[in-house]
Formats: sequence, structure tokens, C-alpha cells
Amino acid sequence: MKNVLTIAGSDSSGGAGIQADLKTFSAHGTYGMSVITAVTAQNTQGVLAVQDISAAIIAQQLEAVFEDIEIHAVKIGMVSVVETIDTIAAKLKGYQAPNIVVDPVMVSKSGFRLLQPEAQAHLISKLLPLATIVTPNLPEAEVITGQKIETFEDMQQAAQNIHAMGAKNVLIKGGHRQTDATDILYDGEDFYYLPSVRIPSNNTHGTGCSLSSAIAANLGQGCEIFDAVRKAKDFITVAIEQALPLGKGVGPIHHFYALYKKAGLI
Ligand SMILES: Nc1ncnc2c1ncn2[C@@H]1O[C@H](COP(=O)(O)OP(=O)(O)OP(=O)(O)O)[C@@H](O)[C@H]1O
Ligand SMILES: Cc1ncc(CO)c(N)n1
Repeated sequence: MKNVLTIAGSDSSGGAGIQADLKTFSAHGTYGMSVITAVTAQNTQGVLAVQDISAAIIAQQLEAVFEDIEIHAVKIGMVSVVETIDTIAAKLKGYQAPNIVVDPVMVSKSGFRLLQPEAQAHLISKLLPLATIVTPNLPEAEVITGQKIETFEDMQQAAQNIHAMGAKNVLIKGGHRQTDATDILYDGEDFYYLPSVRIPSNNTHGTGCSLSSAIAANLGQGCEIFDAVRKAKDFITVAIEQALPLGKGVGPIHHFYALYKKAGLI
């Protein structure tokens, strides 16, 4: 059994954040752990409020898990503020954490800001150099690079620019593209296209969180980077196809569908 840690915010509706990450880890047969950076009051319709957790408690959560349990991969999601980023960067360096997946969460699907503007530059300078892979969506890649991204060529250019900021691998996600939902992986040498049609679903709450957690679980289980991303893309596509029409807004994806199907339970 491989042990995978998420460092992220809590989503009370269970579709994104820590809850999506832990469900994804379980669906991949890994043992999931969590360091909570913020508590959001959130549902399928939006984010109502956020309480950031103090840097001291974040540091103690990190110490609690790293001092006790071997960790094979780490996913970083919502980090809110500068102090949170500093704490995470220092601890992950100190413990020489392996397989770090950075999902540079900035704004929720409903448009609520989950990363303070003054923390954006900090995320770039402190977390990207630690990243085995960083997984921006198109608006996040635009903020990180300062360039407009529309075409596949723009996505490739952005991936190269973000790679130059220190991330070993870059996955530019195509969930916000107008046409298809093709993602592009760049490993510093080659580009790999992960093609996908756009599934006409309103229930895509937590897609980004779950994709990055799936990549972390796959890396923790020993996959090479392309395999880890390709398997995660397959997982997210099935999970979106079978998404749950829960709530009055954007419902969650189905984290366990692929697993149940494989086990012959569906
Ligand atoms: N409608 C869709 N059809 C097929 N794939 C999709 C769709 N929406 C998102 N995806 C895929 O889901 C993954 C997450 O991408 P997306 O760009 O939605 O992330 P995100 O914006 O960070 O998500 P979140 O809103 O949860 O933060 C990507 O692999 C993307 O291609
Ligand atoms: C806590 C949390 N993290 C990440 C996201 C992704 O948008 C979200 N909606 N909520």
C-alpha cells in the first residue's frame, strides 16, 4: 500500500478539495492523508465563506504525518495565503517529500477567489520549483505566464514558460477550452497530447482536484510521469461521464465508478 498526502482546503459539499482528494486516493487503492489549509463553506452552487487555518497548525499537521508515516506522493491544492505557502515549502523541503503534484488553485468554478492576489507570485516562486508536475487550467496558466492562451500552440508555449519557472513537468488542462477538453503534458523535452472530447455535463465540480490527486496516487504507486497523467486523464473522463446530479448547481464527479466497474460491481 502506498501512502499519499493531500495539502488542501476542505469543501463541505464533498466534491472538491480535501474530500475529492481522499476519495480519489481511495479509488486508486492508496492510503490517503490530509493536511487542511482552509475550511470552506461550499456547495454545488458556490463558496459562501472561507476560514484559513493558521500557519502554526498547518506546520504541526505536516510534522504529525511526516514524522510518523512514510509518504510516497504529495498533492498540493488550495493554499490561500503567503504564510501557508512558506510553511508548506519549508516543510516539504525539510522532509525531502517525493512526487509533489502542485495544482495551482486560484479561483473556484463558481468564481470565488481561493488564492489571495498577493500570494500568486509566492506560489510561483516557492512551490513551482518543488513540483514534480504542476497542473494549471487555462486561466491559471494565463496568470502564471501573463500570456493569453487560446490555441494548442499557446498551451505549448505556456507549458514551456512554466517549465522554465522550475516545475519538472507541466500539464496544461483543457477543461476550459471552447471546443474539446484536450490536455497537454510537457516534460521539458516533448509535448504529449491527451485528447478528449468535451463531455456535455454540468456536473464537473472537483475535476481539477481529482485529476491532480489521481496523478499523485499514480506517481506514488511508481508510474512514470506520462503513464501517471494518462491514467489520471482516463479516470477523470469516466468520473465525469458518470457524474452525480447532486445539489442545485454544478454537481460532483463519480470517484468510484471506474473502480466499481472494474470489479464487476456495476
Ligand atoms: N466537460 C468536460 N469533458 C471532458 N473533460 C473535461 C471536462 N471538463 C473538464 N475536463 C477535464 O477534467 C480535468 C480538469 O480540468 P479543468 O480544466 O476542469 O480543471 P480545473 O478548472 O482546475 O477544475 P476545478 O474547477 O475543479 O478547479 C482535465 O483533464 C480536463 O480536460
Ligand atoms: C476547497 C477547494 N479547493 C479547490 C477547489 C477547486 O476549484 C474548490 N472548489 N474548493
